[in-house]
Amino acid sequence: MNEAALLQVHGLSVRFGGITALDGVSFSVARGSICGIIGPNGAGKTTSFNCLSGLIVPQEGRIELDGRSLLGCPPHEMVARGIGRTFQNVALFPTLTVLENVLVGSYSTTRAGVVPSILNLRGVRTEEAATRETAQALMARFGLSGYAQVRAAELPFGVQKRIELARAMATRPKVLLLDEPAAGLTHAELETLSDMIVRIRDEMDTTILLIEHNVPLVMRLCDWIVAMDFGRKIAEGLPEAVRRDPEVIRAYLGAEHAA
Ligand SMILES: Nc1ncnc2c1ncn2[C@@H]1O[C@H](COP(=O)(O)OP(=O)(O)OP(=O)(O)O)[C@@H](O)[C@H]1O
Repeated sequence: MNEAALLQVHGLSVRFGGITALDGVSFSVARGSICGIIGPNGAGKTTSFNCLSGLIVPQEGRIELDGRSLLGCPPHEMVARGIGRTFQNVALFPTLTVLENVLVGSYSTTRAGVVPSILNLRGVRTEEAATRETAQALMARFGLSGYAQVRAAELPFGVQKRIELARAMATRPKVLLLDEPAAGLTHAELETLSDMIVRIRDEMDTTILLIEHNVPLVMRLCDWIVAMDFGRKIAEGLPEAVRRDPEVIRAYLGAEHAA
């Protein structure tokens, strides 16, 4: 395994009955990088993310963060170990306010947790104040301060995506997994989101792994790209090299376009 990498996946295999969703997939994500996973529908991208966030336990393979095995950890333990995540279709608590949604992320890292904080028990109040301060700072960073008391469901999709980002960052991840961050966004929202992703990496000391169908965006944003098809890694490397890779061209455009 690669000693310089923050996150390492080795020989990951997942089968659903007769379907092989992942077939011995290995890749590394360098600390401080933005790494993209691309591939056609059904390539195994989401299944990889589900393994990395503890939603699926692979039948074979290893996952290591900072040299520690994460295999078999349930989702809350993955978060505690430093894996944050956003979802393809935005998974907020629709009836909670923006502040409350971000606080849910923060509580996952406090010693007291959500129930004692809600009950306002003695001894958790100092931690509670610090948690609220962090949530407010995150809302400011992601342009959400003006919406603090607005219910998440009432806000446009582009704003909801930013709330999800703020909530994921409230868990203080070492690695942030972004599942199709650009999906459903307008051109202007996309520009804002791209800037935010770069700033998360540069200013918040967080490594980013993203799945994205918007290939021009991936090429622009990522330092390293892993390309998948039919549950296998078909290429990895610098964006320019992956863009020109015959296997990648074949997977996206069909055999007649490959050199
Ligand atoms: N829970 C499941 N049960 C059965 N098959 C599944 C399950 N989850 C995924 N699959 C199958 O595993 C394969 C990989 O799916 P996956 O969702 O990981 O692909 P993907 O690259 O994320 O695709 P997309 O870009 O469409 O989201 C597909 O053939 C899919 O149908």
